[in-house]
Amino acid sequence: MFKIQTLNNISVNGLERLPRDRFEIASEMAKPDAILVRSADMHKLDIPTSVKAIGRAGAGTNNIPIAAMSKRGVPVFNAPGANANAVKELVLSAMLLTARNIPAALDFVKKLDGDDKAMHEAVEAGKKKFVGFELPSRTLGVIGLGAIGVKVANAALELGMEVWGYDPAMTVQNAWQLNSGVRQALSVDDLLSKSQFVSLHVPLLDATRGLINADRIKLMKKQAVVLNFARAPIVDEQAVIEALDAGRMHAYACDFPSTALQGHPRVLATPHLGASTSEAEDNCAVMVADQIREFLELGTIRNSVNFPEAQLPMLPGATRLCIVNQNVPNMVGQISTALAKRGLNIADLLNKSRGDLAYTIVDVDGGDTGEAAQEIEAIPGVLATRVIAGR
Ligand SMILES: NC(=O)c1ccc[n+]([C@@H]2O[C@H](COP(=O)([O-])OP(=O)(O)OC[C@H]3O[C@@H](n4cnc5c(N)ncnc54)[C@H](O)[C@@H]3O)[C@@H](O)[C@H]2O)c1
Ligand SMILES: O=C(O)CC[C@@H](O)C(=O)O
Repeated sequence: MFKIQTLNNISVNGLERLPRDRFEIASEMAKPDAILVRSADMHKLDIPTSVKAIGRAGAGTNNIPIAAMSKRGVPVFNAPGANANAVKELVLSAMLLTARNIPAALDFVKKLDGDDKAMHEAVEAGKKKFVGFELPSRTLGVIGLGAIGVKVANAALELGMEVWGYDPAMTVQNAWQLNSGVRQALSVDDLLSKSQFVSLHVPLLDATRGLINADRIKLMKKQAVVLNFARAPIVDEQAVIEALDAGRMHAYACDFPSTALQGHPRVLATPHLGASTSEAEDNCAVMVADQIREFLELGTIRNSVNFPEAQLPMLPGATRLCIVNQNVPNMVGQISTALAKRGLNIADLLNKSRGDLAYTIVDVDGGDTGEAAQEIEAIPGVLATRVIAGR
């Protein structure tokens, strides 16, 4: 029986992928084998040594101590693309709402009083304050052309906008999805100088913290709108507030309310709603629950942010050893020697690496692998070892 601890509400459709005869699931438990999480901050959490995997039911993993988990040989999984459509739709709404000054207009309507005649007169006299603009021929710059950025860029083209994108590390898979009408900016600064709307779809990293700052806002077209549905610290809030107050920026739309932004008439802030649709919650939970189940039961690695992909069909009757080690020479040699010394035959083997980590799956014909696994675990550079009994 595997024990799965949930740190946030995870969609029932996802949890159902973990059959209760093989998986115990609870929000509080001792010695969990795996943790399922959404946005809970795990950096200050004492993560038990029993944890063999962490599944993030979402895209961003900045709430998880990935480097520390890598040192422990623990894979962290996420759900790439599973909530991308939900975020795209929220970004499109924010673009339309800010272009038409809807937040301020709604506020104006809420404050109307008097009888119908008085209201009608106030509406007709007041509406000139909310004259907006249309999207066709306006320019959108998308920073980060991953699962979300590509969808936002393609949808904006469909709305008739001119779209520029910037991503120095775009994957081939995402490049295949991007409409060829999206133009390539040469740098963040190049993109900003062309854009009236700027939408951010990068992860929070040292390199992206404060990506939009006072100097960069000056490069943007006058009356620009910044859309931040990625992470709060990617934008320097104070710089944005100053630009809004100076009438340099038209609006700031973001998914991350803060005391500094609170109540600002040109800020549209949603309460971290990007992934909050039933479809996205289901997609993320199902994807990550499947990945955690396959890892615990078979050692398979799919969509990990710190481990290489590793999929090896398990041979009937074989015993499987899964070994995480530092990516240094002679590890596979030492592993096979430990098995050979005990007369254990390797029926199949997969060895993959990513950065400083390597992961090996070895299927051994029958036999008792207990002693060999102990010897492997003691090899310098081995970070974690697991034995999965054959079926
Ligand atoms: N508001 C929400 O609820 C919500 C929901 C989903 C994702 N997000 C955030 O959005 C981010 C992006 O999500 P995604 O699913 O598109 O991720 P993704 O991994 O598919 O795409 C991220 C892209 O950013 C690019 N990138 C990285 N650093 C860059 C830089 N300095 N300049 C330009 N591009 C850079 C990468 O090459 C990648 O293509 C997540 O990391 C998360 O923080 C927020
Ligand atoms: O789980 C959520 O609601 C937010 C998820 C989102 O921030 C993500 O990075 O996928």
